[in-house]
Amino acid sequence: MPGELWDKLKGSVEQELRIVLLGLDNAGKTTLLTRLASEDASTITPTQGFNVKSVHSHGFQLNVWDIGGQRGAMLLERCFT
Ligand SMILES: Nc1nc2c(ncn2[C@@H]2O[C@H](COP(=O)(O)OP(=O)(O)OP(=O)(O)O)[C@@H](O)[C@H]2O)c(=O)[nH]1
Ligand SMILES: [Mg+2]
Repeated sequence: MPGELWDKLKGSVEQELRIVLLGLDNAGKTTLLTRLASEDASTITPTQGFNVKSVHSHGFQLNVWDIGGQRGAMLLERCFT
């Protein structure tokens, strides 16, 4: 996310945010979260279930739920069948 957007968020939302990352499998959700945490994103495998990670970034504390696309889709399917 560009720096100006983080600046616009400051003062308009809480400093501690809860975020759920949703998207199709293989979309890049875990990569995004790993890069945000300044960790090595070269060995990421498909997320089974979900990850929760707390990241300090751009003056915010972000508590992020990273949901596995494939597993998430299976859970949704079960809800509707
Ligand atoms: N070219 C390109 N590849 C990316 C980018 N972000 C992630 N990838 C690649 O896309 C693949 C899937 O990335 P993940 O972060 O595992 O995707 P995900 O959405 O967490 O997938 P699930 O856990 O299965 O839901 C990996 O091989 C990444 O290296 C990007 O911005 N550009
Ligand atoms: Mg993932």
